Amino acid sequence: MTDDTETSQTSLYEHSAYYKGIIKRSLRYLDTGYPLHFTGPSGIGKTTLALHIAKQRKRPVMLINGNKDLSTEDFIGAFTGYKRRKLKDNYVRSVHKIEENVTESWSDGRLLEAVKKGYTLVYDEFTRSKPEINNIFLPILEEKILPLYGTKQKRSFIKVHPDFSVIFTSNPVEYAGVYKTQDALLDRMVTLTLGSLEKEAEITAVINKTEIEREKAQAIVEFMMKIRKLCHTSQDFQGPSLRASIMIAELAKRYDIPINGSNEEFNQLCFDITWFPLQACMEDKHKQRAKRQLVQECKKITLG
Ligand SMILES: Nc1ncnc2c1ncn2[C@@H]1O[C@H](COP(=O)(O)OP(=O)(O)OP(=O)(O)O)[C@@H](O)[C@H]1O
Repeated sequence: MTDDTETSQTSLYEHSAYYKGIIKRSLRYLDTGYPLHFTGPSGIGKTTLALHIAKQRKRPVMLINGNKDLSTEDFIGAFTGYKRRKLKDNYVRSVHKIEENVTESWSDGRLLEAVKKGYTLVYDEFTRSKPEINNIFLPILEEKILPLYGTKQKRSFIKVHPDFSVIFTSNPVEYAGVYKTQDALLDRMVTLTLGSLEKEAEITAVINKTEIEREKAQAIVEFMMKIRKLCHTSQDFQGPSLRASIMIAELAKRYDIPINGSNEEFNQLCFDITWFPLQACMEDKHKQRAKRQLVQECKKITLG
C-alpha cells in the first residue's frame, strides 16, 4: 500500500465518529489478546480497515489471503532441500580426509514467522481456505502455541509471541458457497459486522480515493444509494458497493466524462458498473423493471 493510499484512508477514519469508535474498540480487543473479525459484504472496506488497524499496532504487518490451495506448509513451513557441507583436510600431504555433512534445510511458513516474531496478521477472506487448514488457529488462540507436528521438526510446538495478533476478514455470502466457518474458531474471535457506509462517509471515501470534486462524488454516491434501494433479496447482497462508486468516479475523471445523465458515455459507465451487482440482489422477475429504473436514475443526474 502506498503512502498516498494510507493518507486518504486515514482521512475518512479520522473524520468519522463511526470509524473512530470501531478503531478504538478494535485496538482494545487486540491489545487484550482477542483476535478480531470483520465481516460484511464485498467492497465495503473490510480489508482496508483491517490493514489500517493492524498498522496502528506498531508491529510488522503480514497479509495472508485465504484460498482453497493454502496448505499447512504455507502456514508452518517445510523442508525445502538439502544443504551439503564438504570439508577437505589436506593438512598432512600424504593424508586426504573428506568429511561430508548433509542436512535438510527448513524454511519457515508465513504463519510461523508471524507467530514467532509477534507480527500483526491480517488473514483476509479466511473462509475461502479449507476449514482443516484454519484449525491451526485454535491452539494459537486458545493455548498460545503453534503445534509443529507432521513437519518432522524436533520441537513439537512453538510458543506464540506475546505481541502476535490476528485480524480476520470474511464475506458472509461466501460461507454458504465456499466452506462453512468453524463455530469453534468464530467463538474465539470478536466479530464486528460492517454495513454499508453512511452517505457522508462514502462521499469522503470516494473523494479521498479518486480526488474527484465533492459535488461529483456526492452525485455519484446519491445515485448509488438509490440503486441499492432497488435490491430485493437478503441484506448480504447489497448491490453495488463503495467499490462501484469509486470505479465510476475514477473512470469519469480519467476520461473526462461529465457526471451528467444527458451524456451517453456517462450513461453507459453507470450501467456497466452497476447492473451486474444490482441484478445479483434480486430475483429474475424483478430484473427488467430494475434495469429500466437504473437507466432512469442515471439520466436524472445533472452535473456539468
Ligand atoms: N476508508 C477508505 N477510504 C478510501 N477508500 C477506501 C476506504 N475503504 C475502502 N476503500 C476502497 O474501497 C475499495 C474496497 O475496499 P476493500 O477491498 O477494503 O473492501 P472489502 O470489504 O475488503 O472487499 P472484499 O470483500 O471484496 O475483499 C478499495 O478500492 C479500497 O481502496
